[in-house]
Amino acid sequence: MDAMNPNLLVALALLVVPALYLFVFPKRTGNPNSKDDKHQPLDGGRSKPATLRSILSELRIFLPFLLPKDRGVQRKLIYCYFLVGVCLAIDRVVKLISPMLLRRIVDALNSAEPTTQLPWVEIVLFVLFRKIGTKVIGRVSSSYRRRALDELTDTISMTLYNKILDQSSEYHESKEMGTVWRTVCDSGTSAVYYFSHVTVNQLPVILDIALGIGACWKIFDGRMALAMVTIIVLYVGFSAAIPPWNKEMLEEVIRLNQEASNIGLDTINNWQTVSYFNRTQHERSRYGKAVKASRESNIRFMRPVRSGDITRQLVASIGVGAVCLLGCWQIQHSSRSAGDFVLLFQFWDDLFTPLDFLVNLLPSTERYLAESQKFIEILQLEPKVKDKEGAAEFKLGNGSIRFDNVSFSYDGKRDAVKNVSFKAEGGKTIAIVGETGGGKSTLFKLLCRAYDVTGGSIKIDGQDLRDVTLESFRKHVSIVPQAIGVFNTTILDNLRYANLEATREEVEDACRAAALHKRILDFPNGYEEKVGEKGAKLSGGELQRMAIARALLRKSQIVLFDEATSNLDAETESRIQEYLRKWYTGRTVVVVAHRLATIANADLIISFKDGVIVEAGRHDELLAKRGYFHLLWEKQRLAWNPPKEGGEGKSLLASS
Ligand SMILES: Nc1ncnc2c1ncn2[C@@H]1O[C@H](COP(=O)(O)OP(=O)(O)OP(=O)(O)O)[C@@H](O)[C@H]1O
Repeated sequence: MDAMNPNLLVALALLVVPALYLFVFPKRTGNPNSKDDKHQPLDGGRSKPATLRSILSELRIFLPFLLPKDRGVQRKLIYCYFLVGVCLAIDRVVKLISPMLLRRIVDALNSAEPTTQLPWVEIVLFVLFRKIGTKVIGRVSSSYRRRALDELTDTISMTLYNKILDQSSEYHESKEMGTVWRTVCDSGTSAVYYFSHVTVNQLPVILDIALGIGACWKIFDGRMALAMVTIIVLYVGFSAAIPPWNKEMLEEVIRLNQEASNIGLDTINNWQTVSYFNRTQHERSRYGKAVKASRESNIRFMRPVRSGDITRQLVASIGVGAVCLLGCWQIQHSSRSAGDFVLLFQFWDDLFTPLDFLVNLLPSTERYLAESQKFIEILQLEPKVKDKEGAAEFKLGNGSIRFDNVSFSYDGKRDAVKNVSFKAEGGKTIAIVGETGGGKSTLFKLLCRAYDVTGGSIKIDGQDLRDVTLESFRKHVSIVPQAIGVFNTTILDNLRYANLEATREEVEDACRAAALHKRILDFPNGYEEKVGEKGAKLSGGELQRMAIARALLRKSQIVLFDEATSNLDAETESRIQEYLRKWYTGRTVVVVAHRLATIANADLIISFKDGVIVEAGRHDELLAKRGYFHLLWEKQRLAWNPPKEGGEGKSLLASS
């Protein structure tokens, strides 16, 4: 060892490590599971590694969150960032000084002249710096980091919440919102935590490396610094040569994991259907299979990742060995002390652990970005129906409606509504009738601008719905949908949702008019009774009456009833209809009805079939025409009063 030249050692390190790489750990090309993996990607398994540029461009989306517009939050965050920055700077100094103190302690103990004097000062300073200093600084830094993270996650949650609320019907009708919300919250929060970890714990390592190498250069010499740089370069080079995360496999892991949790959530949400059809076993096995597929894909994905880790650890150990050997050689052949070796080892140890994280930075960031994809997608969402620039406030008149050649398609292929034109004066009642699936509810959705027309225009009081702000228009419209949505709160809160200022008396009056008041009083807690999830404690008819009461409370000029009384018995229905007829006076009411008897008094009846208007007129006019409406009317009449054997109804039913 004595005769060993330091350059020889460096050269040895340079040779041994690549040799090990070439012969002991043959480089993998492509997917390690290529033989039996049916999910092998088309590019041969080797996914394109993310470049720094591509990652930075995706990360840009997080930037606005770092300093949100809210001044108060901004101030708090700047304060936290500043303190975390100060802690990081102090930590760097502590990391630089403590190995030097350790060297002095070792040298004092290892002195050639025997002494009983303990290096108290160095020991106390070392403990203060290395243990107490690092721990205290670590705690302070992490508490301010935590505060900043809490602010950031709050801002992110609010942004996502607003984004989802702002989306139009097309988005909400096509997504499983429960799953979207859960995935978004999880991935958004974990992404913020990950990126803060990178900023606070990983990026400062670059400074640590520079300081460590500089210190070793000063204490040892340029050869030691060169050896360290060489080993770090080799280590980083090796790490870069190890195939990165296989992007396709990673996407599959995420997809299968989401699929499994979607199945679980969907089953639990539809527990009643599962139970009615006695499908518990079927669901258990479906969920079990999905969980297994998710786990297996994760194992497939992690296999090459783990073997890459082992290779890197081996390279790191060889590097530490080479530097230690070089250090020992230099100490033996110079006036340097044993303390210098301890210092060297300490620096090296401090460098290598975080360096390991650092080389993983790009692939692991790529993984987080892939996991945060849903979250990123939502941040980039734009609602399909939104206010156009310079949209005016809607000015309510008497609520006249005009459809001009309106067409609409949900999917861009099939028209749900085609070239519909009609005019209705304000304050009138318009009924829309027709066969199921004919486009009646679609007309409703267009009327309240849940969707924008794909052709033609809808004008209310002479204003094109696309030219006015949604907010100003919708406050004049109430909708009684086919399926009412309720919150899992009290009956009172659900009713007041339509009009937050409504007094208790007004709520009770609306319920009396909707024939619901007595029924509510029958509940143990009356109006304070919780309705259960999706209104589980209320019957279909009670839910419908609640929707009617809500519309009454809202007191809008334009009211849309979509099959509002279809679940009620004839007596209750006629009681409510009687009240509603008076209430309709002066309001523009659009009613979709299957039971034609309920719309006999409408000012205008529009018969709808396959998305087009077949006939329009008053009840008696349409009956006199003996066309489509007459056919529907007769079918219903006969269904209620079946004909005697061989009667006239037979031919009518047959003609349908
Ligand atoms: N969100 C949607 N996405 C795609 N297609 C849709 C959507 N909603 C309705 N449709 C389709 O549009 C057509 C018209 O549906 P719509 O609900 O307007 O009919 P309807 O006359 O109200 O029927 P019903 O009387 O049964 O309620 C149907 O073919 C339906 O499948």
